[in-house]
Amino acid sequence: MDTLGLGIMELLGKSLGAGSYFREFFEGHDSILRHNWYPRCQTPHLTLGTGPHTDSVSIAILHQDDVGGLQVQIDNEWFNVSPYPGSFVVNIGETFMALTNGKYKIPLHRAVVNNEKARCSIVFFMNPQADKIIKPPGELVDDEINPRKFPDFTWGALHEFIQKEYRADHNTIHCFFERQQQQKKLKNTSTSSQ
Ligand SMILES: O=C(O)CCC(=O)C(=O)O
Ligand SMILES: [Fe+2]
Repeated sequence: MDTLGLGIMELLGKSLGAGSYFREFFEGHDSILRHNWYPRCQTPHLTLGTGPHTDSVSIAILHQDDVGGLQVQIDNEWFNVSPYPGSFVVNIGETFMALTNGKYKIPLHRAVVNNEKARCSIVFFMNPQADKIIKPPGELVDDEINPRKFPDFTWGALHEFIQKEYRADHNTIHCFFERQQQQKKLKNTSTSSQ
């Protein structure tokens, strides 16, 4: 997974004219493997296996079995991401969106269940080291057409925010920056009143 993840980073960097920036950024990455198991469900229209969310990680490399259930939202409609033998689905997450200065977008996705067959998926979530500053390469930023879309942050701080305060969706990163601003203001007020 290490070789595959870094290889994908190399390709993503090349796709944006940023050379090996992303691959080098993710050397020594801090990643997680998750196994999802969705049992058969007698009332699949009443529930979801995994509700709508985005992956806040950098990229998620997902392998699903042959049952099907992964869906992605495009223009407010849900579309099946059908299993294709021997393939992976690669999802972009918030951290990578910020690293590309918003060039790569984050897909809202979910998993539905069915009443015939249990399903499983395995996801490799590739994250940078927790304290590494997330900052796009110079090639993707300029003052006039491509100003910075997101301030500097660390994956460690975003991860803590998601775990403790907010489930990942399209608003996560904005809520995270708002919270960081509030915390900065509070800190400044308490130091100036000392
Ligand atoms: O099981 C799936 O196909 C989706 C799983 C997923 O989106 C996740 O674990 O973040
Ligand atoms: Fe996901």
